[in-house]
Amino acid sequence: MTANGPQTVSTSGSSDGSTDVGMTDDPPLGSPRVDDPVIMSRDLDVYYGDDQALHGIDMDIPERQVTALIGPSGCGKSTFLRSINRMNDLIDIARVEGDLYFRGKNVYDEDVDPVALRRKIGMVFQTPNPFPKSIRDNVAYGLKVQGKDDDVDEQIHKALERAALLEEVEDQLDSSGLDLSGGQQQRLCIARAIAPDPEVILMDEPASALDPIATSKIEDLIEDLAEEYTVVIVTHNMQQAARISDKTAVFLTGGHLVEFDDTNELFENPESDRVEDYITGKFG
Ligand SMILES: Nc1ncnc2c1ncn2[C@@H]1O[C@H](COP(=O)(O)OP(=O)(O)OP(=O)(O)O)[C@@H](O)[C@H]1O
Repeated sequence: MTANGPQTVSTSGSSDGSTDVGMTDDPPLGSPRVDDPVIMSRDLDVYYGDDQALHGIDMDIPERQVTALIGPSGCGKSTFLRSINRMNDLIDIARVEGDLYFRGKNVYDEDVDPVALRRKIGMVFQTPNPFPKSIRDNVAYGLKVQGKDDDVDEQIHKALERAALLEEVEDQLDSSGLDLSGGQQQRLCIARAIAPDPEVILMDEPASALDPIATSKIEDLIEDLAEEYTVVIVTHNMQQAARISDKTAVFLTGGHLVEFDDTNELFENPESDRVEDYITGKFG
């Protein structure tokens, strides 16, 4: 695949701050054509020791849209999400085979620095996990790590505003992030993830620990963020996927991607009986 695959580009960006794009690959058979895939997986397998968690995943993830990954527990949604920014590298027994392209560069090539990759592809987790630091320092963290500490205050304000949190915390930037409500903490984590200006935000069930009102705020925020970023979200909540995503991927037990389509099409007219059974609640 690599020989005929997309052209090599730097994941840490070119000198003007942009990333070059060399996407020439065809979409997998049976998948809808995506005009601007920012992430493409091809025949991606993931193993934990001898156990195979994902089987031959082909997916084109479009730029500046929300792609939802749904499916029953243990079907590999989080594993796929983590393979996009190589978070699976942190699991000793995890092994990846196949290709995962970000803007045309295979992120598993030897010359890719996973830390640089994660600057471009940020992540928000299920349980809000602010650092035990001030709100200001939480958001500044990624900027400082990257040495982007010019106009830090301005960047902090921008990120908090972008995460729909600024109005609520403007007067308490030096208070601990841990003193915020769960929903606010999750928006703080989103502000922390977007402050270094990534291109893609991965979210692993970002609202599952939140009450309905906080969940609704996060959902609105995700839709807004997709105007600027590519968002990939794992959710157990099919209504949430239907509400906020443009594309939906359904994984089923055993780690197979069974269907990937425009969300409206997939929910209204699923191709496979198994997907129909899943989304109508017959199992899962
Ligand atoms: N760190 C790990 N070590 C060993 N096996 C793992 C690890 N993480 C996941 N697995 C296994 O890989 C498979 C897929 O798990 P994964 O967490 O990706 O599924 P999921 O669809 O996200 O599940 P859930 O919806 O319950 O979070 C499961 O069989 C799981 O037990």
